[in-house]
Amino acid sequence: MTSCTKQVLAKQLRLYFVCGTTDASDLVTTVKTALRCGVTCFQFREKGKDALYGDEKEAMARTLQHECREAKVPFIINDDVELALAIDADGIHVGQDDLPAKQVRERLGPDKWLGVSVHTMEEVSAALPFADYVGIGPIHETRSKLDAGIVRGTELIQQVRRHYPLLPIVGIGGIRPDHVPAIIDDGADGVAVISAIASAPDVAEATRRFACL
Ligand SMILES: C=C1C=NC(C(F)(F)F)=NC1=N
Ligand SMILES: [Mg+2]
Repeated sequence: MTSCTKQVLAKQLRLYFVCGTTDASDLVTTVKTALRCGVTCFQFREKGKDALYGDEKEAMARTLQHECREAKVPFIINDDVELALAIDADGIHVGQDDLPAKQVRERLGPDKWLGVSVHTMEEVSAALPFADYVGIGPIHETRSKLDAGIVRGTELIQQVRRHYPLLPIVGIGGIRPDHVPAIIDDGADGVAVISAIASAPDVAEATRRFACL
């Protein structure tokens, strides 16, 4: 990826909404509202015991993909490489316990986005040849991911930024609007948000509180 496309991608990561049916009571309405109010990237992350699967999951993915296309916002799928390929998603995000980034990149090809969750400098350097961006967290206590791991603040974001000045970085985990300036100052290009938007009584207002930063 050229440094120009890295910069374009980094800007697109500014307000990265990550959501699935178990995070929001009405996922389609929530995503449409968030897209209308300033989200710059969306990830369909369908996890948990009541998560959709099979044809229902694909149908939901296609619906959300349509809304993202209308809003000109990248549509990323979490974990599910086959689904991402089947519906020609804009990219995929994988964690350390998913298919290795090298294999995902081989399946995905060079033109799709690949994001990788990382927790150590070793995981960063392993992801580097294949990933377009890295997700680092949890920065704060999170309710959205039961196996999120230890709360780490922005220590790793700062370290990764020092070693890889151009690598697109998004911070995730328990992020509220008042956290954002420090996360960006410490080297992230953007923040990924789940419950601060998905669980908000007013999704439009909650999204705007992030989007204006
Ligand atoms: C576990 C995750 C960590 N980071 C990200 C992202 F913000 F997109 F980088 N998404 C995830 N699903
Ligand atoms: Mg995963």
